[in-house]
Amino acid sequence: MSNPLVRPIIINPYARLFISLLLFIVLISSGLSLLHYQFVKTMKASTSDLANQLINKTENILVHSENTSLLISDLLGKPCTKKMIEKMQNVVAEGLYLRNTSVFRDGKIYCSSAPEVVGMPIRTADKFYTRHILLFTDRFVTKGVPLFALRIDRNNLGIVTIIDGRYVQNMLEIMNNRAGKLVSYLKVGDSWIEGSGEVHNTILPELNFVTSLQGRRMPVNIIVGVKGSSLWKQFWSEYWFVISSVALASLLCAIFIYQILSRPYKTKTVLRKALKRNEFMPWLQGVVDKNGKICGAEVLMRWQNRDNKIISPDIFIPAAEESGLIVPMTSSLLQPLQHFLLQNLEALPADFVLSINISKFHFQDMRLAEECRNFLNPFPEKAISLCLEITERELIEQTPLTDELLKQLHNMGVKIAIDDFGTGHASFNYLKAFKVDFLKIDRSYINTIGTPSVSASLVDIIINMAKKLEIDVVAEGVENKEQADYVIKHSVNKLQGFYYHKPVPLLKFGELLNNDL
Ligand SMILES: Nc1nc2c(ncn2[C@@H]2O[C@H](COP(=O)(O)O[C@H]3[C@@H](O)[C@H](n4cnc5c(=O)[nH]c(N)nc54)O[C@@H]3COP(=O)(O)O)[C@@H](O)[C@H]2O)c(=O)[nH]1
Repeated sequence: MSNPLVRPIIINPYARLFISLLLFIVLISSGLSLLHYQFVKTMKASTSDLANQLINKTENILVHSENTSLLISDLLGKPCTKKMIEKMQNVVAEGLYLRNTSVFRDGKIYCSSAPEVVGMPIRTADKFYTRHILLFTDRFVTKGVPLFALRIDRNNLGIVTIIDGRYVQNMLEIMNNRAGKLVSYLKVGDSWIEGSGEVHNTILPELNFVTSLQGRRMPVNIIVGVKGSSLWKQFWSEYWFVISSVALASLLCAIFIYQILSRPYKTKTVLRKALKRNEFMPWLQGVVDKNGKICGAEVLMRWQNRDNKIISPDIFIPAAEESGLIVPMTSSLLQPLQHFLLQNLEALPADFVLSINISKFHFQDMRLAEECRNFLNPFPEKAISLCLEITERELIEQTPLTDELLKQLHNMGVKIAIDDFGTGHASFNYLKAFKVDFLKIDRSYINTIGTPSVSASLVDIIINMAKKLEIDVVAEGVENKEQADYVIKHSVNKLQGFYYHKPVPLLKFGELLNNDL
């Protein structure tokens, strides 16, 4: 049988595994959620930061270009002279990003810094986003290069300026590279470009953590985000070390908790829990007179644990004494005993003595007198006697407290027995000081009766000594007729042992009492 004092905190290994696994899942998921929250926050901040920079820089390029092209607004409607062409070329040279600038009338260019475009029709205003700006791909001079066209209308006249989109394209590319994981697009109407410079007219690719900013000075849009497919890759590449650490820490925690749950409770905790659950119960072993009739009983504690197993006191009494819990454990027996005896009062023989084992720690506590008083209180006078057994192996030190305790106990008629007599070192003085009423001869001596052992003669010596001291003798551990006859012949009037009765639960002892009537 496994030691009942060694009890893991959680007995079932599957329950331990389940709890540890649950803990692992809770820890890792909360750790990852926190990291993910941090990741999302950082990404949102990054996209917003990049979008702000891009929209500012893009608008600067476009506004600067527009302002430059407005320098020729005074030429509008004037005939296209050499001087005018030179002025337009100067403006283009000064404007950092300009490819060319032209003036048009009734939808046709009539003068330009690039004379080869004179006479060409320009796209109608509704083809321009907000009738003002257009993003398109150059198909003539620098094929594939993105261009912006800025259109300024003055009745049937106007200026159209072509801006080289490579500045914006390069900026998008540089910024994307700098931010690493982010992609950004510049959108004008339905057209958009990215770092590669290709102008698209399709729907924008799906992005995460999108920041979309509308220009305040120009009708353009900057969209920055993270491509959906690379989201988890991104998360891993940014946080792989922290993720691994969180996973490892969660695993270690779960293993640690599994080990904690597998660890046994401290003995004291096991006993305290058992006491709380009222698992300690009194059993009674009958003490008989020389005719074999029950004249008393010894209370012997039993532990009926959660598995309904009856555990012998030999296993738990030493631990109970060591932990000091023996005192409340003994006290817990008194109430059920009192209840039982009151219920069986009629069946109790006259001068019934109930003996209970008291540890030496209990004898250092004045509450013992109070407990005995409360125990005896409801019984009619002389219905029962209470006897406290103290073992000879653990002699009680005589102090003013024990003197006072004994005085109070004697005053209320409580008797004192020295248990296991012969195994310790009780002196005559000790027996006198404690006003001992009974000596219980240890069963190891009774066992020697009928054998040639020297211990057998010790039985006679103890009996004679007790007679001289006028102390009653109880023979313990009587197991056969020979032993019983021997002690009875030597005037021992109280006998206890398996020959007569074994310790039994209260209910069973009640039956014994009634049979004995
Ligand atoms: N402080 C407390 N100690 C207690 C209490 N209850 C019991 N104990 C002590 O535990 C030891 C073992 O007790 P237990 O297993 O109950 O054994 C008792 C009897 O069953 C046994 N006995 C009685 N007759 C015979 C017999 O004929 N043969 C045989 N082999 N054994 C027999 O002896 C034990 C009673 O011993 P004792 O108390 O010395 O009279 C034991 O030391 C108990 O004292 C408790 O509540 N508090």
